[in-house]
Amino acid sequence: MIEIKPLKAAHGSVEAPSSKSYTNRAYLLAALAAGSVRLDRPLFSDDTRYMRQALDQFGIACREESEAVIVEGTGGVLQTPQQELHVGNAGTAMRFLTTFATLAPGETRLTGDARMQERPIEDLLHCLRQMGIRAESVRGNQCPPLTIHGGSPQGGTLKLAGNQSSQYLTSLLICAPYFQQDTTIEILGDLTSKSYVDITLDIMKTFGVTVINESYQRFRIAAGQRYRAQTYRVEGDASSASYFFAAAAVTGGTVTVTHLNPKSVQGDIQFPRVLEQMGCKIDIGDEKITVKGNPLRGITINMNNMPDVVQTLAVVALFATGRTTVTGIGNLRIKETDRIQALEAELTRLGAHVEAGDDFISIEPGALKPAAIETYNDHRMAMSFAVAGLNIPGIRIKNPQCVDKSFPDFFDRFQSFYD
Ligand SMILES: O=C(O)C1=C[C@@H](OP(=O)(O)O)[C@@H](O)[C@H](O)C1
Ligand SMILES: C=C(OP(=O)(O)O)C(=O)O
Repeated sequence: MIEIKPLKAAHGSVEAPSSKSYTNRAYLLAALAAGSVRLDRPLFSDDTRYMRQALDQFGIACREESEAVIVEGTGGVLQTPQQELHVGNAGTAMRFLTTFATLAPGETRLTGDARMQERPIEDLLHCLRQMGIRAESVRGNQCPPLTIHGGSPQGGTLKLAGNQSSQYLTSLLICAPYFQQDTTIEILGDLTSKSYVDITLDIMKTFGVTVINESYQRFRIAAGQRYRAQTYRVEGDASSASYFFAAAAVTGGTVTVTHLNPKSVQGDIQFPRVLEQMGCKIDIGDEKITVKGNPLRGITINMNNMPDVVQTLAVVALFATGRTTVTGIGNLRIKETDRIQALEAELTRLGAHVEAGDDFISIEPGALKPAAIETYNDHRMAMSFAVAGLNIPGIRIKNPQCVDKSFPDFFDRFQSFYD
């Protein structure tokens, strides 16, 4: 447990860590390329470590060189892992590797931690079965552990439910060029978290593969396209940057985050714009963004495209006048924890008046008081509520090490505000 000391105003410049989403995609594209791929500045964290360990089990060699990782791509020829793959609670690793495993000839078993064993994946398995792949939830409960029987996935027309997670679609898109025939993926219902599909299409394009996106309802991928071996630099993580912007917002300070691409397709790069709607001033630089705090007012916003910064915004809402309502966030209930429930519990513990439903949360600030915050092993609970501690004396964060999932040195960088 750590205690966060209040601060008059957060000022300074902080470097964002590299992007979790880009890093875990880059590893897979590199593995499928024919030849050496140099990834400059990949993220080093639990979720990306699980991905690298899995690649090793598929027979893909990786080696570190100062801030880079060299991946020896095998052109789509994979060994079948001898041991079960363990991915902790890394959603990207579990979902992306499930389709990747279809490219290996034998049976691959995938599992994760207790929470991962409660996170659904049936919609993706159902899609793989449409190509004749045997893909099963071992306990028949739609969740990992899984067994995937790989070997020459056919492609063709696949129908995929879009409402639970965009990671299923990304998983299929990444591997589709290596299927036997052209692939068309038809999305049933509304596709959630579309900005993450943009990340997938962006990196696939950089590696030389074209996807035709028909209004996020149908995606067409021609077979026979191949990822090009190259040097690829991973950009900064916009979700991780949100905590520092929020620190400026809630304390009235001025914070610059560097190692960020302001033109990024990451949905969370728009988070400073959300703070601007609440009253902050923002300044967009070359590879940096600055937020200057100002008196904050509550807003109503659909955050379907920015699911990973909902907790950051919910904490900022504690210090705004009026109510903040966030909609379009039903799938937060199947992430590291049920994030709507976790937010409701912890914001209420701090004295806010909270209303929550299937896919929304509404926060009305109250008389705020200190508390020990439960993080439910969710990195984003720890990082978001650390921001609350800048303004409310006596906030303690339980199990702060859970930040290792995406941002292992978060508390060191947060500490720089006190120097
Ligand atoms: O594709 C990705 O890299 C991610 C997609 C999002 O998940 P959903 O599509 O399940 O919302 C996001 O929450 C997650 O942290 C990373
Ligand atoms: C939802 C998240 O992770 P994942 O789904 O990749 O486990 C996250 O990092 O907030």
